[in-house]
Amino acid sequence: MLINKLSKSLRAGGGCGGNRIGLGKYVFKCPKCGYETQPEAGKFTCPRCGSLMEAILAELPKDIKLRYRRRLGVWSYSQLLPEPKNRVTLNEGGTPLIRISKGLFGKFEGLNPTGSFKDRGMAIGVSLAKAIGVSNIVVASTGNTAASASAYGARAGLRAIVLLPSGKVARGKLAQSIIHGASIMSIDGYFDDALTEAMNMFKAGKAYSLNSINAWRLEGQKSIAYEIYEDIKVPDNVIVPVGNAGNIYAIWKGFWELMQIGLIDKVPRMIGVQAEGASPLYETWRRGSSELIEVKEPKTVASAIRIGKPVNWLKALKAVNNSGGLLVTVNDNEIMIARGRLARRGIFVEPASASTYAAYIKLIRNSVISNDERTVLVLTGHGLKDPDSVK
Ligand SMILES: Cc1ncc(COP(=O)(O)O)c(C=O)c1O
Ligand SMILES: N[C@@H](CCOP(=O)(O)O)C(=O)O
Repeated sequence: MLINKLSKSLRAGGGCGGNRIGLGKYVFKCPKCGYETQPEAGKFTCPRCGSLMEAILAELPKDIKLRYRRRLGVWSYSQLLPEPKNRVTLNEGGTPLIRISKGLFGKFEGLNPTGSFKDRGMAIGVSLAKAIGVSNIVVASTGNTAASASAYGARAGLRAIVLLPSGKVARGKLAQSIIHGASIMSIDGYFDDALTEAMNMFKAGKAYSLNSINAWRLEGQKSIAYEIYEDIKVPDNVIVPVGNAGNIYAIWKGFWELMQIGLIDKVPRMIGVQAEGASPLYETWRRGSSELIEVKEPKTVASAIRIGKPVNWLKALKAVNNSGGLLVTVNDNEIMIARGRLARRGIFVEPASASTYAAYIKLIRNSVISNDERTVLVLTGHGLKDPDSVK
């Protein structure tokens, strides 16, 4: 049998006292209906309207000094994170902010331990999984979340179950899940179908979900904003590729917290990029729809953002709207040209990450942003993960 040990806490619906596992400084707030409640480690939806809850720090420390330390990884920012007793880390984070051209910087997340930004959140999520005593973790994935869950699961002695859309995962990413010893299930269909299956396992109490429905994982990802702040304070624009839509929200939340603390006086414009063939959030934003406009069969060369039903769509729209930001689409040809241009400046990223540079080129051309402004591209994943996309 695939799953041999069910967690009692998950069977009980994830009800684990927040304080006991280091969540005491948080409240859960629904971004849709405003309902507030005590946070839990393993329950993420609003009991009133079913939306994904936001994890909000009830009180922000006033005298904080942000300083990344390699030895601590993402836990360098523990004052602003959950504080479980035992921390899992692979010394994630601390990625370089590389100057690309006048006013333009790339935050190279490909230099995380498994080659993508997912590691920042996985450190937090897997630590909490340990704290509540589960033995199985589960993710659906286009590849990077699986690679990260597999590595951090191995680090923590947990079994990682990864559900991958059949034939749609880049070779390097698949190799990572295999070598870290994950239980791999191949799902017919798209990432969105795999996520439905993974959520069924989570809801049945068979494994703890570490997809971005997990608010604690997103807490780790907000450290991207803290590190950008450490390097250059507040840029004018941050451009982020959008798939399941958690990361753009997490980065905005990081800056928003710094503003509440009083370290900065504005947040950057959050600019989300989607591929033309996989642009549910862009369409929802463009048409001002109050419901997500799903894409049934998403298509793009950028497999990491080939997602038709982003679960964090509401949170992502909040980030874009509250920052005066926008969404933009780029086509596959523009993505591959942009990737080549980055590579010829010495930076090798996977196609999804290159969509940010393609968007920058388009937005400069259309005078939406200027090179007198400071813009950060979040280069989410390393190019070595997807060697077959190099022709
Ligand atoms: C390399 C890469 N870039 C971007 C994304 C999109 O991030 P999000 O799903 O948080 O929108 C993903 C996967 O989610 C990814 O793996
Ligand atoms: N691109 C992602 C898709 C899953 O996103 P998640 O943030 O919900 O884990 C991946 O790498 O699998």
